[in-house]
Amino acid sequence: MAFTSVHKNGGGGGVTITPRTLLRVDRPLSVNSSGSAAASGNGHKPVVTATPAGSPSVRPKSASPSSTAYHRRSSSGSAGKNGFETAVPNRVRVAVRLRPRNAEELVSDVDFADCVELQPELKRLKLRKNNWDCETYQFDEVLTETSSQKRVYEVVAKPVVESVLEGYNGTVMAYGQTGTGKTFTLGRLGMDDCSDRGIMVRAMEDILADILPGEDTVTVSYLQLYMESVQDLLAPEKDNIAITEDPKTGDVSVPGATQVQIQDQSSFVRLLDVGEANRFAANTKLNTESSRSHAILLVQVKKTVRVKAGDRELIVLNENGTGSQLTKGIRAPTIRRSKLLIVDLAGSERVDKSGSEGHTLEEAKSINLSLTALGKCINALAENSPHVPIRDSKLTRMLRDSFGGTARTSLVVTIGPSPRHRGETSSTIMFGQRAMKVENMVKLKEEFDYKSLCRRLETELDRLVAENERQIKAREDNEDDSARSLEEAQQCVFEAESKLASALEVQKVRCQKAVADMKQKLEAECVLRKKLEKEVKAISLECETGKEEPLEYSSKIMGLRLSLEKESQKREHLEQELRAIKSEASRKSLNGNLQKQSDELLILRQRLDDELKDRERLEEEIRSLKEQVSLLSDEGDEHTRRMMEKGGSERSSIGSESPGVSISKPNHMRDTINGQRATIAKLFEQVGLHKILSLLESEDVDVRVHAVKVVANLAAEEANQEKIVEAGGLGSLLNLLQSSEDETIRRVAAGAVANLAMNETNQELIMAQGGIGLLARTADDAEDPQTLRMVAGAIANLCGNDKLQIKLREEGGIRALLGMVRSRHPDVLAQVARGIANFAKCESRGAAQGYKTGRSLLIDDGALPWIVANANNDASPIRRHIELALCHLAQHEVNAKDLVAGGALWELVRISRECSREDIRNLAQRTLNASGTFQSELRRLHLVY
Ligand SMILES: Nc1ncnc2c1ncn2[C@@H]1O[C@H](COP(=O)(O)OP(=O)(O)OP(=O)(O)O)[C@@H](O)[C@H]1O
Repeated sequence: MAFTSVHKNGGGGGVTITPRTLLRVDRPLSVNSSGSAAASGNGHKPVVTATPAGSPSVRPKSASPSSTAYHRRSSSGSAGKNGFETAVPNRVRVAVRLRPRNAEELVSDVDFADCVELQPELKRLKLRKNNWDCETYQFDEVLTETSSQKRVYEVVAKPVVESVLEGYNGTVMAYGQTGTGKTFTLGRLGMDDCSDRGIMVRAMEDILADILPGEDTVTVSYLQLYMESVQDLLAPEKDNIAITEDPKTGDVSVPGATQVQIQDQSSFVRLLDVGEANRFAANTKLNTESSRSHAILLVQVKKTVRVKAGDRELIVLNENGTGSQLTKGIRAPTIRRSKLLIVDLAGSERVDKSGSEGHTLEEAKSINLSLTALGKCINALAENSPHVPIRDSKLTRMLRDSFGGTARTSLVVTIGPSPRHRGETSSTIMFGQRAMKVENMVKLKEEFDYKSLCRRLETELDRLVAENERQIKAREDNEDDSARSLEEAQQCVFEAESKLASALEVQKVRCQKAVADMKQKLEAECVLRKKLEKEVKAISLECETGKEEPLEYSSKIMGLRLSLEKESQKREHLEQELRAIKSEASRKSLNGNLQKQSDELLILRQRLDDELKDRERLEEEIRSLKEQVSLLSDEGDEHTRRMMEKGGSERSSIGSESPGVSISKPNHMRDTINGQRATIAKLFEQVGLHKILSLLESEDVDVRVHAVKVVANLAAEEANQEKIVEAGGLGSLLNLLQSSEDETIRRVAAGAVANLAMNETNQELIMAQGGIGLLARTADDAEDPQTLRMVAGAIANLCGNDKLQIKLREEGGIRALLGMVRSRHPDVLAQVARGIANFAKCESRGAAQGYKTGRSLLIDDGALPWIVANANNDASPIRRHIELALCHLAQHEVNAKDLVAGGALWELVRISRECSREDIRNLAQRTLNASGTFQSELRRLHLVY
C-alpha cells in the first residue's frame, strides 16, 4: 500500500496572510556542557545595570562588570524576581499523557491490560514489562487518559506561557509515538467544543489576555520541518527556509518565515487552521492522519515593561559611563522580547508497524532521523556530554534554545495504552526521562529599547523644543505685554503729570495774577501817593510864596505829610511782604504754598482796602485844598508852561554875541517871567536843589516833566547854573536826554542844557560828559521843532567856545547842527544860524591869533551851500547870523577860494552894501578889501569895490 502525502486538513484555508518580516535582536546566553551560562554578545552592546539608588542603567558591555558593584543581573524564574541577570538552572519539565484507548484498541486489546499504570498523585508511571514485573518512572506530571485538555494545558504549558509573558523564551513540545495524541494535545482547535482546545489555542488566549493592545505585540510564524526542509505553513510557497543562528548570541531565528501579528483569538485560530491544512499528513496504519512533519508554532511576544511608581529609573550611560544630560530623568524604556515554541513533533514509528513504504518510508526515515538526533542531543545534555550534536538535524538546530538553552521547556510525552506498543511506549518514556535531566539556563529576554528610547527622547526633545518655543513666545508676549504695560503706565504717568502741571500752572497763573494785581494796586497807590506828595509840595511852595494863607495850609500840609509818611511806611511794608511772597513762591514748590499765599493775599487785600480808605480820605482832603489853591496852582502852571515854551532865556541877543537862546520877549512877558523866576528861586531855596534834582529820576513821568521844567527855569539864571552843575544836575539832564522816552522831557532837558551851556565852564563839562553826542543823537531822533530848537540852541552855545572847536566838530556837532535845517522851522534855523555864526567867529578869532591855520571846518563839513543859500533869508534872525558867519569866514584868506567858488562873494558884496546893521556892513567891507582873493575875483568880474 502506497502512502501519499496529503495536506492534513485537506487544503488551504481562506485566510489571507500578509507576510511581515520583523527584525529581532536579543541576547541569549549560550549553555555550555556544564550548564553554566556565559555572557554572549559583543562588547559594545549595552547591558542593564542598576545604580545604588535603584536606578538601573545601561553600561557598555566592554566595561568590566567589576567596575561597578551594581551590575544588574537578568532575572529568571524566582531569580528573575530577585532582579539578577545571571541565567539560572531550570530543568526541562516533562509530563506524560496517556491517550485513551481508541476504538481499535478497545477491540483488539480487550483481553489485555494497559501496558502502563499511572499513579498521577505520585506522578509515577508504571510500565509493565510482563504480568509480574514493571518499571516505575517518575515524571513531573502524569496525565491520565481522562485528563482534560484544560488540565493538560495548565500543568504542561501554562507555566511556560507565563514565563514567556515575563520575558523568557519557552518551549512546549510533544513527543511520542505516532497516533498517541501529540497533535490532539497541542493543536486541537476546539472550534466545535471549546473544551477540546489544545495548548496552542489556550496559550494564545492567555498571551492575548496579558498583553497591552497597541503597545505590546504578538506575532506568529507557523512552520513545518519536513524532510529536513523548513517550510512556511502560512505561506506554503516558502520552502526550505534558512535557519539562522546569531554567531554571537547563538540565537536561532527563521527570518524568511512569515510573521503575522495576532490581534485577537479568532484570527489566530483561523491562522492555525490554515497552517494545519498546509501540514503534511499521511494515513498510516497507526494514524489515519499521521503528521509527517514537525510542526513548529513560533509565537514572539514583545512587551514593554511598564515601570511602576517607585521602580528603578533607567539612565542611559555613555561610553565613558556618564549619563547623558538629555536622558537624565527619563525612564529608560525596557522591552522584553520572548518567544514561545510549540513543537508538535512528527510521530516516532516503527516502519514495520506503520507500514510505511516508498515516499512515506522516506518520510518516516527522515522523521526518525531527526528524532534520533534530538534524542542524542538530549542524551548528551542529560549526561553533560561535552559535545551536543545540535547540527545533526534541522530539528535540533531549531530546538537549540529549548534544550540546553535559555528557554523554559516543558515536554509532554504521549503514550498509548496498548501493550502491543510497549516498546515504543518504553522508548518514549525513556526519552522523557532523559529530557528531565536536561537543564536549561533560563534567561530574561529583556533589552533596552533603543528605538523606543529614541522615540521617547525625540518626543521629549520635541516637547522640550515646543516648550522652549512656547516659553520664548510667552516671554516675548510677556515682554510685549510688559512693554505695553510700561508704555501705558508711562502714558498714565505722563497724563497725570500733564494734569498736575496744568493744575499747577492754573494755580500758578492765578497766584501770579493775584500777585500782579496786588502789585498793580500797590503801584497805582504809589503813583497816587507821589502825585499827592507832589501836590502837597506844590501847595507848600505856593504857600511859602505868600500868595495864600500859609499858616492855615501849613498845618494841613503838615498833617498830610505825616499821613503820607505813614502811608509810605505802610506801602514799604506791603512791598516788603510782596517781595517776601515772591521769594517764598519761587523758593518753595508752588503746590505746597498756594494756600499760604492765598492767606497772605487775603491779608494783603485787607491792608490794601485799608490803604484805599486812607487814600480816599487823603484825596478828600486834597480836593478840599485844591479848591482853595486852584487859582494859585493854575497860575503857577501857566507861568511854567509859558516860561518853557519861550526857552527860558531873555538876555541873549545877537548883537551882544553872547551864547544863549536868541529869542526876544515883549516887556510885559519879560516882567512876568522875571516874577516867576523869582518865585522859583524862592522854591529853590526852600525845597532844596538836591530834592528837585532827585525828582528828575522819579518813576512818575509827570513828576519828571515838572521837575525838568523847574530845573530848566533855574538853569536860565546864571546864578543857579553853578549850583545845578555842582549838585549833579547836568548829569541828570544828560541822562534824561539819553534815556527818556518822553519828548517833552527831552525838549525841556535840552533847553536846560542850552541854558547851562551859556557858561564857558559848563560848556567844557557838557563836552566832557558826552553832551555833544547826546545832543546830536537827540537832534537826529527829534521831529518836534521846539525840541530841535532847544538842541540847536545848546549846540549853538557850545559852538561859541574856542577850545571846543575841534572836539565839537569831531563828535558830530556841526553835522548835527546842519542836519536840523531839515525842520525848516524858522526858530530852528535861527539857532542853527547862530551856531554857525558862533563857530565861524571862533575860527576867525583863532586865525587872527594864529592857532587856526586850515580851511574852515564849516566848509569841510559842507555848511557853505546852506550858508550862501540862507545869507539873505527873509527871517532877520537867520539872515543876520548868516551874514555874520560869512563875514567871519571871509576874514580868513584860506576860505576865500571856497567862498568864491560857493557864490559867497556876491553875498559878501550884498552884505557890505545892504545889511541893515552897520557893524556887520562895515565888517563885510573890511573883509572884502582885505582879501586878495576877493579883490582879484572882483577885478576879474570887473567889479570895482
Ligand atoms: N487524549 C485523547 N483523548 C481522546 N482521543 C485522543 C486522545 N489523544 C489522541 N486521541 C485521538 O487519537 C488519534 C490520533 O491522535 P493524534 O493525531 O493527535 O496522534 P499523533 O500523535 O499526532 O499522531 P501522528 O504522530 O501520527 O501525527 C486522533 O484521532 C485523536 O483524536
